[in-house]
Order: sequence, then structure tokens, then C-alpha cells
Amino acid sequence: MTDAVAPDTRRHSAETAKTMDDVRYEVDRLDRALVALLVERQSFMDAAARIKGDRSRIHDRERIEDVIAKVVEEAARQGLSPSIAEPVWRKLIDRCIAYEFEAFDALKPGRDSV
Ligand SMILES: O=C(O)C(=O)C[C@]1(C(=O)O)C=C[C@@H](O)C=C1
Repeated sequence: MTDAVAPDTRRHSAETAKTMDDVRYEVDRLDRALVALLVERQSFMDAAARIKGDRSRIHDRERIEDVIAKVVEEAARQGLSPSIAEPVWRKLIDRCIAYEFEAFDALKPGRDSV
């Protein structure tokens, strides 16, 4: 009896993919991995909502530009197109801020600041 996991014979790289089924199998696999990373990122919005005492600190323009600058630099280093990286992260942060406001208000109803 072995507990070895059977290799996934459908796996491809971008170079070995021959059909759109091959491409979509990989895109779906990567999307699942991205969702898992975003769930982890989202969990830190819950933590930020818990830690920030003042509702006005949720939207932090200076930190937003710091995050974007770091992402754009890392995207260039790893080869992600800047025309994907910057707008995707701006939208992601925008949605994370909305989520953080909801989490803050659920945790601290009626609290504008402490
Ligand atoms: O760094 C923070 O203060 C966060 O809450 C995280 C985050 C982000 O999504 O990266 C979200 C809200 C802030 O306005 C800035 C950045």
C-alpha cells in the first residue's frame, strides 16, 4: 500500500500546451491558487479592521501608493506586464478597503474613532 499521489498527467507549461483545453486546464488551476492567496490577503483585512482603532485610518493613501510601487517593481522583476499589474492591484486594494470598512463596522458598530 502506497500513499503516493498519482502524477497529474494533464499538467502543461505554456510551451508544452497544444490545445485550448490544455491552456484552460492550467488557467483554472492557477485561478484556484490565486483565490487561495486572496483569501489569505483578505484575512489580513479582518486583522487590520481589528487592529485599527480609528475608522479614518482604513483608507490610507500613502500606504496604497507604497503597495502599488512595490507591486509594480516586483512585476517588472518577475515579468508581469505593468498594464496588468497596476490596474489589477488598484482594483484589488479598492475592494479590500471596502471589505475592511465592512469588517470594521461589523466589529465596532457606531465607532468613528477612539
Ligand atoms: O496597509 C493597510 O493599512 C491595509 O489596511 C491594507 C491595504 C491593502 O489592501 O493593501 C488596505 C487599505 C489601506 O488603505 C491600505 C492598504
